[in-house]
Amino acid sequence: MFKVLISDPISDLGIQKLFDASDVTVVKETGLSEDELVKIISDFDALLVRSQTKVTKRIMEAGSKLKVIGRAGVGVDNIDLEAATQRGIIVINAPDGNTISTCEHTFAMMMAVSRNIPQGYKKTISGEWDRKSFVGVELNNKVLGIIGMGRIGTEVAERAKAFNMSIIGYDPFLTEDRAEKLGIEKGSVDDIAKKADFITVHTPLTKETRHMISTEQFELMKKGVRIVNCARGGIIDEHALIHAIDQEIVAGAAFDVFETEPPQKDHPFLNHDKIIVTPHLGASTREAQENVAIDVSEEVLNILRDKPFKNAVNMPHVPSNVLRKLQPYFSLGERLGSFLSQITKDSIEEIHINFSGELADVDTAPLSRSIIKGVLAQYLDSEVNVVNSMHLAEAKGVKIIRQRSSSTKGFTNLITLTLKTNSGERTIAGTLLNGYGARIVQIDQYPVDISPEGIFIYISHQDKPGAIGKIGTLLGENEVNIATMQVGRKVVGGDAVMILTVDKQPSNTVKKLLIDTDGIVSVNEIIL
Ligand SMILES: NC(=O)c1ccc[n+]([C@@H]2O[C@H](COP(=O)([O-])OP(=O)(O)OC[C@H]3O[C@@H](n4cnc5c(N)ncnc54)[C@H](O)[C@@H]3O)[C@@H](O)[C@H]2O)c1
Ligand SMILES: O=C(O)[C@H](O)COP(=O)(O)O
Repeated sequence: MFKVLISDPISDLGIQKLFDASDVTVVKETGLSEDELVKIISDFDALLVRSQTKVTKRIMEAGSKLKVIGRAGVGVDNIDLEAATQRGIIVINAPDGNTISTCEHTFAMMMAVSRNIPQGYKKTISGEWDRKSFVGVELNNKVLGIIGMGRIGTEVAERAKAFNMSIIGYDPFLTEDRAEKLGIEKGSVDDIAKKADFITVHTPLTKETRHMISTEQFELMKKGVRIVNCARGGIIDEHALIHAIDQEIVAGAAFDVFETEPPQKDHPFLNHDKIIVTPHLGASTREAQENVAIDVSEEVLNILRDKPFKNAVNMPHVPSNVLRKLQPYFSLGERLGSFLSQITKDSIEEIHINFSGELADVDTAPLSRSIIKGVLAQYLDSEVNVVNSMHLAEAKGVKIIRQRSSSTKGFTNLITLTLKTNSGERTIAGTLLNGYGARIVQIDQYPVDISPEGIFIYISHQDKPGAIGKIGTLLGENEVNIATMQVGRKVVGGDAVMILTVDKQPSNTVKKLLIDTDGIVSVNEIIL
């Protein structure tokens, strides 16, 4: 008999399958502290949560029988995924069930902020009949900027068209082709900042998206813009938003999520007359809660019964003989993917992986997943892992081509990764050198020899006398110490690249100085 613990409020109707299962006992205990969970978790084979229960390493260590953690919702930021993976606990989520609810909440917030509904309600019930203070704006004929064109962002775009809004979307995976099919314009964050009357964000919170809307972006915005965040607190810089309202750039904001939840009583958004708030209600509809609970219950039953399942956000499963051969390559593969994705600026349309040498006769599917995880991680962060990376790439319309070849360019093994975009392609190759470990040996057409670890500055420049000196001096003057430097060029005086390993991240000011240096074409920072 399997025991399942439900530690957050999850729809009873949705989990009926679990109650009905003859091989399962369900225990519902919500609002438990970490200590309380640690005490009881050893009895359970499965744990079902929403976002309130923080599933820590300590809880997992105490859960000696724990086989699966089910998240009835999308975000798994409340679950220590690394600890789960290390302990072989499968973590699954229910990514589709609350899309519509959150999209509709976004609209509710957008309309409420455009028509001052909460403010008007508050005053009316206080006995005042004030028809002057709450003049709003229409959505009709306005420009809506959507940052994050995944499940929710796409549904928001569909509905915005019915309001006669024109839409600019930004997502690293949004191709011209898809934008055209959706009837929207593809733009950058800056384009959105400059043109939009309403801006809504629908990305996960990652190191890339944290504060992606901050002072710099607010300064580009049209006066009177309205901002909506029903995704994750922290994507929009809360302090910068208050400042932008004070400067009369932002006319109103609607937030369902906060950098810290629940927000402190003195949080500047609470009781601000231009900001309306809800307590993380995006997914809180009867339908969404039933959907996510059904999805997660079915998956938990499959896992407990050793049946196939989908939506795992962790847990690589590789036969041990294959694992032994591939183990040394996983980290190299992921780092190659991450490096190349960080220097590839356009939407990725195709991922091409070639294995050669001693890798040509092994089942490299698990290794491909690691490489693709590396490629996607900067966009999807903890949502992508070696179990779901291939599926996520394909779901985003990215074509994956895997090949084997005998040509090793003199190495005993070689992984060559190419990312194709609508504007061209970028290539990286890496190998494991006996006695020296992992090495990047090629970037685009340039042969290099780089250990894939640390902070890099990748500079494309014109091959001119003094170029290297100028960069060295600039970094030195700004206390960025260069640990290693590689240079490559096609022809004398032509295009050239410089790859520096540095001891600390260059500040934005230093990066700007580099970009403004004569002869520099582009500057990318890469962190591995
Ligand atoms: N308020 C709520 O109750 C609630 C409910 C459901 C989901 N959410 C949150 O909403 C967010 C979106 O959910 P979803 O189901 O649409 O996820 P999704 O994975 O389908 O979409 C997220 C999109 O963001 C894109 N993205 C990642 N990094 C980006 C970047 N730097 N710039 C622009 N786009 C980037 C991804 O490519 C992806 O297409 C998640 O954070 C989720 O946790 C909140
Ligand atoms: O990531 C999610 O699915 C949403 O933020 C909903 O979270 P909740 O289940 O705690 O409402």
